[in-house]
Amino acid sequence: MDDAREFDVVVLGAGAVGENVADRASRTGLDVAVVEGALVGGECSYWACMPSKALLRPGDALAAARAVPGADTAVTGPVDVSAVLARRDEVAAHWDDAGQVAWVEGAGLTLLRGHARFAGPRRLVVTTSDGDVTVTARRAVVVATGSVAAVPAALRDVRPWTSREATSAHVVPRRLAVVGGGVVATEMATAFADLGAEVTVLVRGDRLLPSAEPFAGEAVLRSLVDRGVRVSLGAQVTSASRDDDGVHLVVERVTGDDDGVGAAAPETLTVDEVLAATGRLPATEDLGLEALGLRPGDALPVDDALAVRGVDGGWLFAAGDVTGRTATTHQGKYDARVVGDVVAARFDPRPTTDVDDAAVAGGEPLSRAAEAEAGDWSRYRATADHAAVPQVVFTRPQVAWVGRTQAQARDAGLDVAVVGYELGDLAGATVTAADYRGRVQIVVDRARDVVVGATFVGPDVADMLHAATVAVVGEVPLSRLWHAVPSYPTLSEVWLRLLETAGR
Ligand SMILES: Cc1cc2nc3c(=O)[nH]c(=O)nc-3n(C[C@H](O)[C@H](O)[C@H](O)COP(=O)(O)OP(=O)(O)OC[C@H]3O[C@@H](n4cnc5c(N)ncnc54)[C@H](O)[C@@H]3O)c2cc1C
Ligand SMILES: NC(=O)c1ccc[n+]([C@@H]2O[C@H](COP(=O)([O-])OP(=O)(O)OC[C@H]3O[C@@H](n4cnc5c(N)ncnc54)[C@H](O)[C@@H]3O)[C@@H](O)[C@H]2O)c1
Repeated sequence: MDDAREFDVVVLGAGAVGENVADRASRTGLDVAVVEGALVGGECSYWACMPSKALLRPGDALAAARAVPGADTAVTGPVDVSAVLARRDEVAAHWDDAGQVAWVEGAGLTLLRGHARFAGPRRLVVTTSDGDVTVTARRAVVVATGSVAAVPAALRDVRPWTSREATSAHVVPRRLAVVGGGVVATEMATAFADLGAEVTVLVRGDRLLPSAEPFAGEAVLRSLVDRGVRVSLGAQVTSASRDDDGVHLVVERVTGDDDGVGAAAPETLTVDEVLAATGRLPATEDLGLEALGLRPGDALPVDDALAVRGVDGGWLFAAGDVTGRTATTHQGKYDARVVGDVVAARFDPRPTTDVDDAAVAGGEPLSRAAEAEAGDWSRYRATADHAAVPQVVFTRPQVAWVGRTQAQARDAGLDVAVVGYELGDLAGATVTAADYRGRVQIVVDRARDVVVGATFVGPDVADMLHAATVAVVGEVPLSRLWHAVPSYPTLSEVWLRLLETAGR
């Protein structure tokens, strides 16, 4: 390999976000390279979204069949563990990125395999298997290096599982402790309970899914407990050790009283594996940020064009988990589309820039002038990050929300009306399951008569979320939503009931 390479644009990290940035940035003819130190496709494809959902889906399918009289009798046992793990292996492409490499190359991008570190502005050293390569970006660098699991100090010496080991496990531990109460903790507790593990969830706070409306975490907690998972709230692991009997966790109670669900601490809990599901850290520790005057380990703060704040020259951008601004693949890819278009337009190499761009079929053309004047909700600004971020948690029940919670809307100074409806009261629920339980709640900004947040809890609600996202992004007044007629008998008829409850 040459030991010096030059490109117009260099994207660091070929996760879902980096791939999308690189593809879009190349649309005006810029020469784009993407640098990847591990597998092309990143966390989501091999150790996060895809394998975790593959682990969760079989239990979900069984529960759905068991909830329907007539189908329930056909379900005669638990999930087939080895078949579930084999299917997960397929979904994770057997941790082989050949398919995604082919996509990158087919998109006309240059893939550099190696670990990148900044050596100065627009200059990088990429450590490859053939030695170091100096890479210069003539126009821009976009950092999309993602995040890594945060592991609490108390667990560091006992070789805990992170989400990587959980999602790629080939053996189901008999006893699993899950530390954390967020998205990874609730999804993995659900999956490993389905796979037959004895699961204990140790939650430092006083509820599950603290970023969601409280009723969402309560429903997930109830369901986990009903299925034999032990959930201990206000429980903090203060130390841990590992020996031939397993991992011994010392757990102390940090808040509140015994909730009646978990035992009071302090106590020692012995398990075969412990999963640290305690959040993520931006992957900037070993990126040479010091060469730019930035602090290693920090997130890269960005503006709505995804330009990194505090770096001169307008050449450095970032997107995805590394920014601390988004923490999901879908929202990271949205930011990727935005920054890809910003870079393609701002550094457009064509002599005439304000012309229709055949590469962008059917859309408004990429244009330097339009980018320079771009405002909120243009293709060049990630406006939705502030108002309409969707999140689906694939627990049982599923939890899905978008926009502001009731508390966030009030904190933002809005005069809100909160409208809720029990999904079980719908005709659509009656045909879905014998005893369907779920709830939807919308948060309405009274001044503008628009939905600013919505939360869905129940079986099969994941795909219902997008209607709410459209309503929030479109700022559709309730008076107009009234004319959006949901089909009978579906779960989406909840929109009619919510509007009736709101006084229509
Ligand atoms: C268990 C789990 C389940 C999840 N499930 C979902 C889900 O269902 N839906 C959803 O939307 N989100 C989900 N997420 C979140 C989602 O995985 C992340 O938001 C997403 O992967 C972020 O994408 P990214 O491209 O920013 O980073 P990553 O996917 O982490 O990609 C970054 C890439 O950069 C590479 N890299 C890092 N540093 C360097 C360097 N110096 N040089 C070269 N390459 C480098 C890495 O090897 C990696 O391939 C889940 C997360 C976890 C942990
Ligand atoms: N379905 C999905 O879209 C999906 C699934 C999994 C993960 N993700 C994304 O991945 C990100 C990471 O998920 P996560 O669950 O790791 O983070 P999280 O922020 O959702 O939850 C972290 C949990 O760990 C607790 N915690 C933090 N430090 C702790 C400590 N030292 N001791 C004990 N508890 C501690 C927090 O109180 C919280 O309950 C999320 O932001 C999420 O968006 C998405």
